[in-house]
Amino acid sequence: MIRVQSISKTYNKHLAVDDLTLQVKKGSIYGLLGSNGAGKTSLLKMIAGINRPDKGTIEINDLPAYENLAVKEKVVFIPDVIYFFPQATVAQMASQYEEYYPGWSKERFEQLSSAFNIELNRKVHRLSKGMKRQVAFWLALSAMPDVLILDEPIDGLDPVMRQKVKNLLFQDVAERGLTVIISSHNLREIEDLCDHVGIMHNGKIIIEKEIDDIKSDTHKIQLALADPTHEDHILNQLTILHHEKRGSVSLLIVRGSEEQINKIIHSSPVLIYDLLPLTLEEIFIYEMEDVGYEIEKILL
Ligand SMILES: Nc1ncnc2c1ncn2[C@@H]1O[C@H](COP(=O)(O)OP(=O)(O)OP(=O)(O)O)[C@@H](O)[C@H]1O
Repeated sequence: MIRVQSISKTYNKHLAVDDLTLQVKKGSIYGLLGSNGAGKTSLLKMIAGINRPDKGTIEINDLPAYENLAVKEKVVFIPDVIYFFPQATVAQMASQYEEYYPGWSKERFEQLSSAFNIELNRKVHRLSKGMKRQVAFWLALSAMPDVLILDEPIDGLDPVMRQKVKNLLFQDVAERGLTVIISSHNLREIEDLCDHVGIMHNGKIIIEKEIDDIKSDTHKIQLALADPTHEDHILNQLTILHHEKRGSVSLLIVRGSEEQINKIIHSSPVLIYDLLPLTLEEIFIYEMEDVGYEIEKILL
């Protein structure tokens, strides 16, 4: 369990993280999105115990995160710019990890070699950017951490490797209760990976959602009533995030359960009524509009 309580961080009078509170449950995957400079890396470095917040508290498994060896042994952070020891081979980096992480599993490391397929005697600094990321995942997963903190980790991987890494993460989450917090610029990329998503802007989380909830709670509707004069009465009963008119058909984004919405709509005869699924991106666009932000200015 990651528990972040009212933390702030200022660099040279610039407020990078602003009174932010966040919880990530054990065995879940939290996706952190936001524009350049939103404060994602600053937040992740504090959760990883590398930087100390100016105020507020961060606990991992009920222990304070900052410079705490008992926590660090259980947490792996893959930063956006990955550091490996100069001249070290993959095997030598693995030995370093083995020394540092008590949970290191040689068996897991060997088993994952078929997934990553990089020779152990290759010098890591000579590998391509994507291959370095693969090595970082290989080492991280073999360290068997309780918490994995990933700063834009997937972006440099090719599509096949992305899928492999996602599957490996799912496996560890399901089998060992691994907790993952992952930052990205790409809503679509993390849509199928995370069970919670938060969008950061100017040091704050401006909107946070549990994916299963939002998918069952927000719907796209196409509607044309047999008697258009009933429309206002019907629409007034719905919680509408967005409304567009295309000829006689209304396109609506509506919040509420499918059952509730069906009941309201069917109180008047319909000519056209379709309830369509929304992508996570669409949901955020309308939800952020609702709280006064334009997602295009922040994410797309
Ligand atoms: N060590 C530092 N010294 C001074 N300012 C910093 C430092 N680290 C971060 N900042 C500032 O804090 C703000 C947040 O930066 P941060 O790297 O956390 O954003 P980010 O959301 O990760 O951005 P990106 O998506 O571009 O990686 C920025 O204005 C940045 O310039």
